[in-house]
Amino acid sequence: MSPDIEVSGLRLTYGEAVALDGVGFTLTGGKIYGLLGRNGSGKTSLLSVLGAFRRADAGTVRIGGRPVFENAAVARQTCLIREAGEASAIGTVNDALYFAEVLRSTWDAAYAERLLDIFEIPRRKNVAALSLGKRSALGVVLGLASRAPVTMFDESYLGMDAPSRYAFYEELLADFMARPRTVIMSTHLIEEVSSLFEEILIIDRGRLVLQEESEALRGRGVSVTGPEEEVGRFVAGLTVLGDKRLGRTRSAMVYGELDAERRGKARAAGLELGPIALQDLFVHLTAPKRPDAGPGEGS
Ligand SMILES: Nc1ncnc2c1ncn2[C@@H]1O[C@H](COP(=O)(O)OP(=O)(O)OP(=O)(O)O)[C@@H](O)[C@H]1O
Repeated sequence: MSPDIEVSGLRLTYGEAVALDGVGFTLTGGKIYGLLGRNGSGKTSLLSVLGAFRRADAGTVRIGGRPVFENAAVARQTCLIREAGEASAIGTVNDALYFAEVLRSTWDAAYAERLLDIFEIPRRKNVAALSLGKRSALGVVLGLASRAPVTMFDESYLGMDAPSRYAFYEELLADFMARPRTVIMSTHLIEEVSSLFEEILIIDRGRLVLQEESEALRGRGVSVTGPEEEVGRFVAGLTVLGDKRLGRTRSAMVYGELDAERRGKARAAGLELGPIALQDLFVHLTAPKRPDAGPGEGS
């Protein structure tokens, strides 16, 4: 059973800088969550508090109903893999695996070995001497093989090439299906991983602006494709996030759901409706607010 995570009123500051400002949410155990936010929005800060690496100035984090901070039994249920390089003081790759095994009752040594082969990580090499991509891949190995009930990856793919990243996503999904647990992954590579996420959280300037199932979030936007003039007429008055044009064909990305009547009108006008990229919605939901910005964003 994966424990639920309950977060309430989290506030974290670094001197004058407010990294988290009243963040609260509940995560049901046993899902893969995507944590999205622009640079400096507070993702690392949030994961650090969830993983008991940092104490918040205010608020609570409960995992399985128990506070996470200074609670070794609860903290051991979590595994936070931070950006590459943090394991560099550990010694060799074999040493890193040894410490992980000592620390975690859920550690799966055979799986770790298999993952080392997949990512072609040399076992005897010093972690500090690994390339950035290999250090990240080692982080991925440590996170996956931890089999921790709450496993968190904080942009753990830094420097990993595309084949390695896709191997990571594939392994994560396969292992998650076999052994469901709670996974939280922060990322900027939204389109690459979005199909993994069952639910998405977006934070912006230290505040949670959205928590929604991926499918529902995708439903918040629609692409409208067809002859330029028809599309122009159809989207007049709607919030258009972006456009693509090929010759006289235009594809406009519209924010907001279209009701049955509008959908009917689109079909009657020979327009094609389709999904829009999560990345575009994300950019829209976290864009710096302009004085003339449209209504209804971010909640
Ligand atoms: N050690 C620190 N000292 C001072 N300010 C910090 C420190 N760590 C983070 N901050 C500030 O806290 C805010 C949140 O930073 P955080 O690293 O959590 O964001 P992030 O979403 O993980 O960013 P990124 O995507 O760039 O990694 C930022 O304004 C950042 O400048």
